[in-house]
Amino acid sequence: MIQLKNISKVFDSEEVESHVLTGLDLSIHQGEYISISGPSGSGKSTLLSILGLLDTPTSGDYYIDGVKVDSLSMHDSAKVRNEKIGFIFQSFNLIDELSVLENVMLPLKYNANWKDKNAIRTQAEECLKKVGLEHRMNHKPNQLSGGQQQRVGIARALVGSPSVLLVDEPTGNLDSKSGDLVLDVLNQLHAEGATICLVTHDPRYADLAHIKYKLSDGILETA
Ligand SMILES: Nc1ncnc2c1ncn2[C@@H]1O[C@H](COP(=O)(O)OP(=O)(O)OP(=O)(O)O)[C@@H](O)[C@H]1O
Repeated sequence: MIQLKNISKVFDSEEVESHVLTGLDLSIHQGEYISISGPSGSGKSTLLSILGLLDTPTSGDYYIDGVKVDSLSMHDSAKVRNEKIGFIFQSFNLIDELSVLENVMLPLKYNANWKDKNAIRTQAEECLKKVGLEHRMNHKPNQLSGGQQQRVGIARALVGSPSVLLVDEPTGNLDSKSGDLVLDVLNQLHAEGATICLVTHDPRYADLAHIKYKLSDGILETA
């Protein structure tokens, strides 16, 4: 379970102080599918960076599975990030020199809970099956369509069995048909028990989530 309590974020530069998030509370329970939408500049990426432990809040508390994670050292936050959080980005961020299978195996090579190479391989193969790409495992990412690359990104996010999938505009680089397919995969994963936090501009996709929030001027409201 993910819990943000009274989170604020202020960016302080020499000339201006920007209050981007103000007193934000958010709980994501296991198995929930939530969406966060909002206009450009409303703080969606900032919120996602805090949720993903890529940035720290100026004040407030953040708990993952009951553990306070808002003020961990870089080393500890990297460990929590690797074990508890799966990221799916707009730009797929795959490594072109590695095969599809190797891309999906990669996060487990840095995960202390996974030491056995065969087990890592089997887990990565399972995740590629879940996204319907078992027949493309030995391809390189640039031999796949955009939609297929995004599904590899989803398999890579799933491989460590994270507590939550943080999904940032997953269809931004895709045509609508491939985008719809990617969203179908997310729906399927949710049906199988995944916890999903989707950030999107697209109201059509935001509506697919079961709990919908709107972020406006740093304030989160139920949509
Ligand atoms: N490192 C930073 N320093 C100063 N201000 C920042 C920084 N990062 C973000 N901001 C400001 O915070 C506000 C929210 O930005 P953020 O990127 O979170 O919005 P967003 O909702 O994700 O926008 P978009 O949909 O366009 O990506 C903006 O006004 C932005 O200028």
